[in-house]
Amino acid sequence: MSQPQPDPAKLAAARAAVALVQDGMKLGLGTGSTASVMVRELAARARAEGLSLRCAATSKATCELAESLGLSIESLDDIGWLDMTIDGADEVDPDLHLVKGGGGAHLREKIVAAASQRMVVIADPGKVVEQLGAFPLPVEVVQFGFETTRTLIRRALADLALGDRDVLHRLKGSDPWVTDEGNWILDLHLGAIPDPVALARALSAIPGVVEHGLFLGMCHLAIIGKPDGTVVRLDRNADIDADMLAGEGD
Ligand SMILES: O=C[C@H](O)[C@H](O)[C@H](O)COP(=O)(O)O
Repeated sequence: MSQPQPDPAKLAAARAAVALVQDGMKLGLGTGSTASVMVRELAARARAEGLSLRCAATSKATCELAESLGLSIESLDDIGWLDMTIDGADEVDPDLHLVKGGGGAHLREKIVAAASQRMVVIADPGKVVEQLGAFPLPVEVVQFGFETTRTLIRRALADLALGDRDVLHRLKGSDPWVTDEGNWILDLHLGAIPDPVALARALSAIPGVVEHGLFLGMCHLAIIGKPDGTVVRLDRNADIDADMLAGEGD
């Protein structure tokens, strides 16, 4: 069955990232709609050029897609240190801090990114923000003591003057949404995250929290695809063009 045409902005970003791949590389493959476009581009290039690649996937979905396209997926531990991970994001700020996990894959994504020499993020202009937090922050939590963990998260938010925000249990239909690691997700509707470092520290200190979707200091390069097929490369602390900001560049 033929695939629908990918979004041109996502395709442009994906192609620019895949152009960074060299024969023999060990790669981390991200998750989500943008990462899926990248996996298709990568598979096509690997096939056309006979590239020898070793890949680790950040989700079962990415693993299945990559294998269906002929890419060979190995466990992260079998490959070891990766040269580069290419992944999407839900938000990218001027420091290249990220919110990730809209698809619930941020735990494996963070482990894979941490095992990579470089993390390259690919996104469309709608993901570029001045301040993180408009996108609900995903927090993966263990099922045991779920309500206790939610209460502790609410207390931590109140301590950071982020009280009275919705902390919603992510559902699939009427059932809890279950991650690849068998955990549940809380989505924190914060509106704005004035101090991502303080929030990350507070969330990580809560016992039932497995991992939150703040990726701080992990992304080395963001490639923002534009609808006209061009890309903008953002390094840390680069001035972000006003047109790039969420809602204005779509
Ligand atoms: O859990 C999902 C991942 O963090 C995705 O990379 C992120 O949600 C962006 O996904 P998309 O490219 O579909 O917007």
